[in-house]
Order: sequence, then structure tokens, then C-alpha cells
Amino acid sequence: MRIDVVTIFPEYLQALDVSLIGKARREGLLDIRIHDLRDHTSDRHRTVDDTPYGGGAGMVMKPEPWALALEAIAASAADADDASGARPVLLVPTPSGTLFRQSVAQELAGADHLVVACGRYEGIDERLFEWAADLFEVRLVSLGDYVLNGGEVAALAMIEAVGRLVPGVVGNPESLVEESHSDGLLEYPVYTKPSSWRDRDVPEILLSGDHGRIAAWRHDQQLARTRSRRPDLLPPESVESTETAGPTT
Ligand SMILES: O=C(OCc1ccccc1)c1cn[nH]c1
Repeated sequence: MRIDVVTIFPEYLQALDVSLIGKARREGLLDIRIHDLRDHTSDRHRTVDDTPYGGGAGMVMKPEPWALALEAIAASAADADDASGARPVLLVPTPSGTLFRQSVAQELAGADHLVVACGRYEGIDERLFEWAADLFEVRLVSLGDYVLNGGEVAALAMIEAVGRLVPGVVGNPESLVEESHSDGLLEYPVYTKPSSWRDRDVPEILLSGDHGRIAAWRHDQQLARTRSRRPDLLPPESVESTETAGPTT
């Protein structure tokens, strides 16, 4: 998978050189390219923003530098994108996007080419997204109901969530199967040695070796946790009962 990131703070994306994503880049599983939006300006001050029409505080990102940056990326990937037959996905982290969830990460992991646009200030001129629709599948996506100063932190989160699902990136694919949200429930509690730690013991069931009962206990834990912390994830009829099945704090 190729991932291009456009930003005015390229150094923010250095985290993508580290750990599993960094290893996948070095192994060629992920082709991640970082672009400085200011390289697509033509004035002496490398201007990327201006005041908002209609007034209001803050600044808006000008559409032209973005269009030049995106055109350059589309041109550099044209052969590969043509071969894949699908338009690249333009992924735009923004508070006004649809909610990013594991299901969205799974979907995006199937794309051949992602282009991530990191907005700053009050956002990007809306016309850019209208213009981009001819070249890209445009996806405005929110990490959650809070506001960051720019899209870079959200881009790191989304790239990690998507990148780790690309085959070969995570060594043991088994660890991708049983994880939070993959079955729509929160993950069960996990424990490791020592079995007794500061007078707190690991639940006996986990030391029993009875894998059937362990699986059942873990599923009960998932349900109890999801009920208490994220009832919104459960279908309506299954929320009223509040029996607990062990440590669910
Ligand atoms: O703040 C966010 O993105 C940065 C951003 C982009 C455009 C204008 C302002 C801020 C964000 C919050 N949830 N998901 C993304």
C-alpha cells in the first residue's frame, strides 16, 4: 500500500519511521511518502492560508497549494493507480467528518493508495474537496468529538490503525483477530506473570487450562465491560441487564 501524507509540519510524521510501521516501510510493505504543502506555493512567504470569507476568527487553508500538491501525487502514482483501477482515497482528518472506527480502518486497509490531507487552522477551502472528487475518492473522517490543532495527530492514528491491518505488517496475524472492536465488543482484561502481584491474584479460571471455560469467561468479561463502558456498542435489547461477571471496573 502506498500512503502519501501532505502537511505543513512534515516532522510531525517522523513517528511513522518507528516500530512496526517503520519496519513495514523499510521492508517495502508500506510505501509512505511525506510532502510539505509549502513546496507547492509560489510566493516568497510560501503562503498556505488566508482570512475566511464571511468573517470569523482564524484562517482558512488556500485551495491552490492543495490542488497542486494533490495533482503532483496523482501524477506520480498514475501508472500504479491506473493498474489498480481504483481512484486513490483522499483521507481528510477533520472534526466534521464521519466517525473513524475499526470497520473504516478495515475498509481503508483494502485500498491500494491513500493520500492523507492534514488540515490546519480552521480547515481547508471547501472547494478543494469538490475539485478533488474527480481524482480521488474523498473521505472526510473524524477521530472523535474533539478538536485538535491540525490533522497530523489524527493522521498518525489513522495510518497506524490502517497500516497494521495490511498483510505482513503485524508479525502474527492471530493478534489481529481477537482485538477490541473486531467483534463489536471491548476486549477482555489481560494478565501476565506473576500470578500473585502485590496481594492481587490472577483470576483462577485463567490458570485452569480449561480453554472452553476460559473462552466463555473472556466473552462474559467483554460483554460486561461493553455494557458498563460502551453501551452504545450493544444492540438496544441487550443493555438493560446489568449482571457483572467479575472484574469490570
Ligand atoms: O481536529 C481534528 O483534525 C484536525 C483539524 C482539521 C481541520 C480543521 C481543524 C482541525 C480532528 C478531530 N477529530 N478528528 C480529527
